Amino acid sequence: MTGLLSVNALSKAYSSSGRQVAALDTVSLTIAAGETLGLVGASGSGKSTLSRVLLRLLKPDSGSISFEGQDWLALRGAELRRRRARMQMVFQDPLAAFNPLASVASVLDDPLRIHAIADRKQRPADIAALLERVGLHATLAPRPVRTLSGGQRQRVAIARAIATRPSLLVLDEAVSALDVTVRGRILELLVELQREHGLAYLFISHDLAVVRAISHRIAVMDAGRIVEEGPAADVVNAPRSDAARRLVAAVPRLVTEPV
Ligand SMILES: Nc1ncnc2c1ncn2[C@@H]1O[C@H](COP(=O)(O)OP(=O)(O)OP(=O)(O)O)[C@@H](O)[C@H]1O
Repeated sequence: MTGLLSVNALSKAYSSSGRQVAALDTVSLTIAAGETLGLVGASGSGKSTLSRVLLRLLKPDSGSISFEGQDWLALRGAELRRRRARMQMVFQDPLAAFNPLASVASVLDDPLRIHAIADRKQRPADIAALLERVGLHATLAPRPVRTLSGGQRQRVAIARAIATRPSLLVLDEAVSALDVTVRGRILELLVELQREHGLAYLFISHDLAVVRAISHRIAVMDAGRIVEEGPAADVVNAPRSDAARRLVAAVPRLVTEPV
């Protein structure tokens, strides 16, 4: 595995009613090609701020990001738009991320058109192939997104994210709103896509059990800092930081046996 993403000493403070909140405090991490880094932390620990900075939706106060060998924070204009195809995002609530009245086909058509992946004639076939790839029937294409189930919507969101042939997906609480069975199937789909396309994931969640199921390594965030990082099994079985111990304790199935 080679280095894909390298985040170095990223800091970001918000000022809120005259007070400074350090949402990110010298955060550093790396992700190799084809690897899943789980990022876990309690509410307010800074996970979403980190994902928004990575996606270039929010400017950090300091620090640097190297992605695919480029100074990611220095990219501007057309070059940034072009390179953005390679790092895509999947949010918790796909309805908030795209127009709920839009059809499945138009949600998938946008990235293919904007990033000039396929011409107008080719796009319906590409859309059908994307739907099939995420386990949805092509007959769903004309349906408004809001008429789909939560699991189907999240599959559409994943199809949209992979449409631009990215090397990294940032998944922010991407399965948190789904029931347990649907969640398991979406995790299986993500693992399959990773195997097939060598995708890397930054998998962000407050739920350590879910993160454990999919991650090669886990980083633990607390109050804007990465307080622990290591192979997934080590972080879950032998947590070293208070924050990781609290998260493990919140997952009784992982640490206790039935009596
Ligand atoms: N726009 C903002 N203005 C002021 N403070 C903010 C803003 N966004 C986030 N914060 C604060 O920054 C800190 C980190 O928030 P962030 O949303 O990144 O955490 P999180 O780990 O993603 O939490 P959650 O899991 O609840 O989404 C929190 O203290 C939060 O209150």
